[in-house]
Amino acid sequence: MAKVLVSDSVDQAGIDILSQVAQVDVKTKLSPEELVATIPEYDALMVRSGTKVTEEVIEAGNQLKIIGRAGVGVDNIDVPAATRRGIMVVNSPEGNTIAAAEHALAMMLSLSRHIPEANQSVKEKKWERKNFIGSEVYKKTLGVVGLGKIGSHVATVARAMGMKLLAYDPFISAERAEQLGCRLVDLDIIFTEADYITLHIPRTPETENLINAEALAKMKPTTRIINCSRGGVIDEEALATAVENGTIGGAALDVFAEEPLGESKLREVGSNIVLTPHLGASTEEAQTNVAVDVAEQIRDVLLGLPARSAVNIPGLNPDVLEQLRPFLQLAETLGNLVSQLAGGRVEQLNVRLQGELTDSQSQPIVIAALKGLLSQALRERVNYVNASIEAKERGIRVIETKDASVHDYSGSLRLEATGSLGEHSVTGALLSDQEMRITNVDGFPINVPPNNYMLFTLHRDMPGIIGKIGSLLGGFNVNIASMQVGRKIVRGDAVMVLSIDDPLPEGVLDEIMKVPGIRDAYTIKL
Ligand SMILES: NC(=O)C1=CN([C@@H]2O[C@H](COP(=O)(O)OP(=O)(O)OC[C@H]3O[C@@H](n4cnc5c(N)ncnc54)[C@H](O)[C@@H]3O)[C@@H](O)[C@H]2O)C=CC1
Ligand SMILES: O=C(O)C(=O)COP(=O)(O)O
Repeated sequence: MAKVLVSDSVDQAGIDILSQVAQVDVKTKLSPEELVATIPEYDALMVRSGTKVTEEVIEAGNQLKIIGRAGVGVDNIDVPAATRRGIMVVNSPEGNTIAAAEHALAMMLSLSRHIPEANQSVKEKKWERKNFIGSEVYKKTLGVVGLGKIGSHVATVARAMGMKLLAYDPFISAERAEQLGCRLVDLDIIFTEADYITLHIPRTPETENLINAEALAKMKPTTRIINCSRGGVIDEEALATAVENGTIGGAALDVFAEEPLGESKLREVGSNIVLTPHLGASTEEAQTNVAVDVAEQIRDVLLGLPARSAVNIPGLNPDVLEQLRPFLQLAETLGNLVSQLAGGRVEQLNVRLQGELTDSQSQPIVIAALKGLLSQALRERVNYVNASIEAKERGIRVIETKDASVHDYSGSLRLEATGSLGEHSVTGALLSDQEMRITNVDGFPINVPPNNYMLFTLHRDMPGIIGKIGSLLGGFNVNIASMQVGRKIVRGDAVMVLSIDDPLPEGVLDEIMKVPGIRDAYTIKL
């Protein structure tokens, strides 16, 4: 039975799903050393933001197939390291959108109405109404930095509260911003004009310290900043100073450069600062959503099914996958076949989508072909996650082409491998019942289904040669399931394709090569 380690606290609904297919161990608060020591026996790891899934953890996890992040941000996971090791990383891109957006809105309102300080004061048996005069958000300008899923929901609600909206997001169109009632502007306009600035961006090299002393200096003394996205996008020291000195009106932070927050000047600022311990996603609803979403994906992957939100398999969303699945299988089979025909090191793979297949997304098909191509060398180590990287590291040049003018079957796929031992090509197609056919080998038309064990020969088309091969195999007790010859011209060169029931015994290939007229022979295992 597969084993799943859950190393941060996740909703029971997720554990229940995982338990259908695996032994689930919940071990939270493991030290980095304990995690490294524990991970080797597990097939899957499920985390939230607490566990740091470093390269060391990934290297130690030699059984790991999938890492599930019950949430959005995967910055606590070394995704490139996982990709190199062929480990899928999945998340829940939408499960906590509403929770995080509502937390940002709650932070904005608590800041503008001094709710935390007022609450504290009442609890201290005071009644200080004059000290806590707030300001309304109605008709104020909100600058939304990052107009993705969470930023969009914040914008929608803020608009309903009568706020004027500015937005900055270099990857969003002005039309989309307009739909949300936002004016798309440069960051500097937000810094100078906004009364409230809310951040909904990932932490990337571009967003690191986006709000620094220089940016803070441009803001109005009443501007309030809300950050429920990621720590590190604000220079915390500069922010604390700005709030303390009244350069800006206040700040509400849910996330920090270092979590848990250690020694920090932020704590020392007496008023106009609200701090929460990364609670954006902490609602019952969001926790159920993300746990179920990610547990289902881990379960599916452990059962050999695709995941719907893989972070490190580009272009493979479930709909595309479902539609392309038979072609992915075909691409993998052809990749495996052409690598065996090529024999040596492959330097270039040309993947050509033909006929109706040209309407399909080529990227997943290319990945599948590479997976097949590399499966001889890497066996089960290669998968959809790392096939492209492994190919790149081996210096395999990949060329994608589309040719809509070819009209065989309902679309076909041609792979051409150029390598140290020459050039080979194979073409395959799917019949109407989705059955695979190899339709061309090295330019010779054939029509055979792929088989576990196959023998391909290149020979001169002359009388008697087929019989000789047949009786030679018979002599070695090799049973032929089917045989076909493809040729371009009579008595020219031809290929013979035999499907055989068992692997070819040792030495038979050498005997075949001795048959007069045989130019080449290849045994294939698919
Ligand atoms: N506090 C919490 O508990 C939670 C925090 N988050 C975090 O909130 C952030 C936003 O999440 P979603 O809206 O779901 O992600 P999203 O991917 O839907 O949106 C992020 C947006 O940021 C934009 N962006 C990227 N680089 C940018 C830049 N340099 N300047 C401006 N915009 C930029 C992107 O174009 C995108 O539209 C993420 O960092 C996520 O990890 C998410 C959920 C809970
Ligand atoms: O989903 C995200 O990106 C979050 O930041 C939520 O983090 P959490 O799962 O609550 O530790």
